[in-house]
Amino acid sequence: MGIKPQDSMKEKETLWIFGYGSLVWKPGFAYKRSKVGHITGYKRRFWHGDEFHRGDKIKPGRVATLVQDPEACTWGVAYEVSSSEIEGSLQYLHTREVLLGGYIITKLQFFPKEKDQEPLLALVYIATSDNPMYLGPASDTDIANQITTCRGSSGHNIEYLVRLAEFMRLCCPEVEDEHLFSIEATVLGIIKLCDQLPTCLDFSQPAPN
Ligand SMILES: N[C@@H](CCC(=O)N[C@@H](CS)C(=O)NCC(=O)O)C(=O)O
Repeated sequence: MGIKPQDSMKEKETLWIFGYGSLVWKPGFAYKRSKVGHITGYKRRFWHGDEFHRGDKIKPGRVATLVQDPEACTWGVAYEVSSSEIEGSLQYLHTREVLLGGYIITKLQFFPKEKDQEPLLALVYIATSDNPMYLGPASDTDIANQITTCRGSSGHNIEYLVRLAEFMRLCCPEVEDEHLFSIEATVLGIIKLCDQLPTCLDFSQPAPN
């Protein structure tokens, strides 16, 4: 009962993992290749609270999750993890996404951007509305105000937002993500206003006549 040559030639099972939030710019695990593309039936919303990475228990940050919407699709990155890295990657993501982030795992069909490439099944981490850290819908202004004032162990909540928006501009320039870009524009407006605050509130100068 020897090993048949084709056994050693058999392509070992790989695993695809789809990211649509911080995973698009900070996967944190080893992968052999990645593809930009989208999943269908879900929209990306900043409706999930984060008390660790981008916020704390007093001021939870707001991060991305997926919300079911049959008309919608969400763009991100799918990463192919080789068989030897699967266990380590899933352990890492279990801590980062599930234990610290409150996400659960599901599997969705991923459609690569390149038209000549076949769809593939990918693991996806989603925070559903029954999750204790779920914050749910809010106006873009309220979400922007919250993001502007939160930071956690991984950094400021603004970084999370802007890096995701940068990814979309760079890799999916043809995609209009109104929710993401509206919140980003509002945050940048708040920052600009704050930058101007010191001058207009500078009491060292005599009051205008
Ligand atoms: N599951 C989404 C969102 C992942 C996400 O943003 N998770 C947060 C946990 S709440 C995280 O890992 N943050 C790390 C960071 O903000 O640097 C994805 O596929 O990208």
